[in-house]
Amino acid sequence: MLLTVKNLSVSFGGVHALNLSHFNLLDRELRVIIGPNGAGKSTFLDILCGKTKADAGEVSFDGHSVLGKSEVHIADMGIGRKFQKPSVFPSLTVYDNMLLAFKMNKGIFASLFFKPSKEIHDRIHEVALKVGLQKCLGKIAGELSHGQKQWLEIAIVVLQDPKLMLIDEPAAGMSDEETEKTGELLLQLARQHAIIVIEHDMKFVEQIAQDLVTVLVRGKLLMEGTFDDVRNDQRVIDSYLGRANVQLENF
Ligand SMILES: Nc1ncnc2c1ncn2[C@@H]1O[C@H](COP(=O)(O)OP(=O)(O)OP(=O)(O)O)[C@@H](O)[C@H]1O
Repeated sequence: MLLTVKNLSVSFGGVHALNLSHFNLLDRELRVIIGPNGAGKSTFLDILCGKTKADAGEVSFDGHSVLGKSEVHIADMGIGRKFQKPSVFPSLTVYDNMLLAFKMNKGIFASLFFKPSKEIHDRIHEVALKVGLQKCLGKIAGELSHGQKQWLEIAIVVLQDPKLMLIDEPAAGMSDEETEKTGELLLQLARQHAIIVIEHDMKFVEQIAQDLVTVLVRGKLLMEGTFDDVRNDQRVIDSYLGRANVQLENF
């Protein structure tokens, strides 16, 4: 097991945001987490990457405890996070954004003496090819389409070569074509990395849910199962799929 979570809880001002009895993830598993707004999905990823401190529980990643560690330490352990909000530098080229990500990974001190080597250049090209941005390396990031910006964000996480990637709503705001490409990209990345994806778009979930889907409701685990198990579960329909916020077009 790559990730094992037990009795993980966190409250904000007395309100339970997360009360997760258990969650297990295999190496190179692609897990989708769904659930209504406020279910605790982002909070869960925030705890896994060290952005939010848990009140109680256990999180073991690759045999090491995660809770109490800093974000930098957790990134070094092999957990990479892509947030929903874009965080690329719009005035830099795609290449320079990726180069900067490389420098940041190496730490501020090392980056002062950092010279791009052929190895780094090759790695940037390799990752750009993977995410479909090989022809855009010289382009200013601010001029990319919304989908391309998201792929650049994913590329920046891939550059860290994390064992586990945490990805928050990658398809939000994308065209149908971009969404489908993103799904293909995630399925391809799952051959080398474990991935946890939070998503509301059920058509996209259907495309990428080759393994288990986890349903959270009000901070708790409602159920885990295949896409079809989840789609046909009356509790999931009542608490989530029947609601207006779920993107069910063409579904
Ligand atoms: N920093 C915070 N301070 C106070 N309350 C918070 C904080 N972060 C999350 N919450 C609360 O915790 C609960 C879980 O929120 P969270 O954002 O994890 O849900 P979510 O499932 O990701 O929802 P969405 O689908 O809308 O993104 C909500 O009630 C939210 O208001």
